[in-house]
Amino acid sequence: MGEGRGVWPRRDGAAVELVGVGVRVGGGRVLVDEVDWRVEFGGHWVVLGGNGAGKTTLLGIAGAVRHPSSGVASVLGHRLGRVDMRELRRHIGLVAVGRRLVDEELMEEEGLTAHEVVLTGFTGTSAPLWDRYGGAEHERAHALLADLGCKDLADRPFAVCSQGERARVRVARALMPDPALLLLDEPFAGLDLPGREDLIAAVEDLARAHPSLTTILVTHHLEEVPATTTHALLLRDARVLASGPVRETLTSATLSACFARPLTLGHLDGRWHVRAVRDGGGSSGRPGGCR
Ligand SMILES: Nc1ncnc2c1ncn2[C@@H]1O[C@H](COP(=O)(O)OP(=O)(O)OP(=O)(O)O)[C@@H](O)[C@H]1O
Repeated sequence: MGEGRGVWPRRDGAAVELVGVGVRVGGGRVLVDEVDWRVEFGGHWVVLGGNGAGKTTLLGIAGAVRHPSSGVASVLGHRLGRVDMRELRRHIGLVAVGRRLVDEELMEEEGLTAHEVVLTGFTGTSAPLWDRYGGAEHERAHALLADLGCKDLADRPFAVCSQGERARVRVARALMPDPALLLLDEPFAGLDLPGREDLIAAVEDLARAHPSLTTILVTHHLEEVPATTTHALLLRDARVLASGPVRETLTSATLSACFARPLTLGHLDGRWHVRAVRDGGGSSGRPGGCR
């Protein structure tokens, strides 16, 4: 896919490589600053940080949705600014809640069905480009909905789907272009407990079934970090606070610094949990080993 267009994943480099990347907007406001980050192909990253730390902005660069204001950003081996971003995005799957990176409001206004929303993943657009979808794409969209356990939603307007249904449709949409890079921006938001656990299991299955797939997950909740996660990046005030292999990077100390309060982190059966340290130094309920 894509070779004929001259833009395809170049696996001799990194999936994402940022060197001294900054993003500034009007009034000199800094959204991310001096970010160095290398995501190898096949890595599974979680990006953590408080509200406004710059997580979505960073994902926008990794997703070839926005350019940095300074520094050098390469995605799938192609330097942003020297590549057709739309073609690059054909190899990137994006799950984004709300319309900051994908315009779901437009999809709802246009009355798209769940199947049609999944189809738009093939073109990386918020509106369907009908002449680009053949029989194979229509079939693939149905198959992905079935893989995500929601084939019955195909003809249902996306606008009336529940939060849990939408979350599944979003992941199916992101998988539509058979991406080399999958970006998940708070994919579990609004899900009930079974819905969250099922989707986490689906993400873990995906990582195991596709060893070359690279994933980057943004979440607010440590409990949502899949067991297949290999690396973590912690952001605070637009800068990288810590970055590296997940078991070394995610610690009580780094998380406490990241969220500016004393936290105790635990790890059990590959999954994480965190508690605020109460007055007196203790933390409630520590079923697993704490770090
Ligand atoms: N176009 C813009 N103009 C001005 N400020 C912006 C713009 N876009 C984002 N911001 C601000 O930049 C900061 C970083 O935004 P970003 O969405 O990357 O944070 P985040 O870490 O994803 O936050 P959250 O966890 O709340 O979603 C926020 O304070 C946001 O208000």
